[in-house]
Amino acid sequence: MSSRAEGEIIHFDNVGLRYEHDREVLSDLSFTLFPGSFYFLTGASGAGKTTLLRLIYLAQRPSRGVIRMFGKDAITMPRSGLPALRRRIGVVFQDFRLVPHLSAFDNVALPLRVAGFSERDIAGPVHDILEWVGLADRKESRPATLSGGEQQRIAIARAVIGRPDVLVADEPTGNVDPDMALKLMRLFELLNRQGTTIVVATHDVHLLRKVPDALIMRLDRGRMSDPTGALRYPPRRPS
Ligand SMILES: Nc1ncnc2c1ncn2[C@@H]1O[C@H](COP(=O)(O)OP(=O)(O)OP(=O)(O)O)[C@@H](O)[C@H]1O
Repeated sequence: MSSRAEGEIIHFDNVGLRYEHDREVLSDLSFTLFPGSFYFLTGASGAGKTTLLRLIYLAQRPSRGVIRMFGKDAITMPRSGLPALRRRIGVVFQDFRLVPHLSAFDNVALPLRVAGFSERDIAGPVHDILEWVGLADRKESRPATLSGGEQQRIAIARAVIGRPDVLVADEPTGNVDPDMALKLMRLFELLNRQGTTIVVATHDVHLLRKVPDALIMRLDRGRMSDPTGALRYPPRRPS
């Protein structure tokens, strides 16, 4: 592996994607994401943000091109290798996607239970992370009894309980008020300072100003614009 590959976390080379026989919704995407950086993915509705995130968290395969994740070719690797890569990526959605019949605690514990951790090893980390998102006192609550902001904080706790290298968030502030949107951004910034690479898709331009150190990827009808070239070279780590 080249030293360049070691310094990258996600690399796209000439990636294109079309659904069925339609036109390409993503075209000629070539960029590199570097560890420890904070990225915003912006673009108008329909530009392809959700589709690009789905490629990044390996829920979708491209129609062409190369995608390298953590130095491994994610396109040619056997399917059996994908779960290990996916475990290194946490995902947060606009609509939270919590399991409705599970408590906040059980939602957050879910990834650890699926990974086979014992109950003894689960309780401490889940409690700590619920405390970190400010919801330790709501651990018995079902999602329907929580506000949108509270549900999103539970979803973030669930996404990061397995300590992923990358956190991907698709319009995470779309269903919360502006104050809560800021609080969620502060959580993402804290995670970023601890070394997690963050990728947040949003069409909210006000949000971009809230994280001055973030790098901005812009999609325009499926093509990436990178006027400053920030995506091609290792950016400086936020201080
Ligand atoms: N499953 C699908 N089948 C066919 N076309 C799709 C599918 N999903 C998305 N598209 C199309 O791909 C294009 C990009 O959609 P995508 O949801 O990625 O954009 P977006 O930038 O996330 O939009 P928004 O901000 O409105 O969520 C759109 O033209 C959309 O209609």
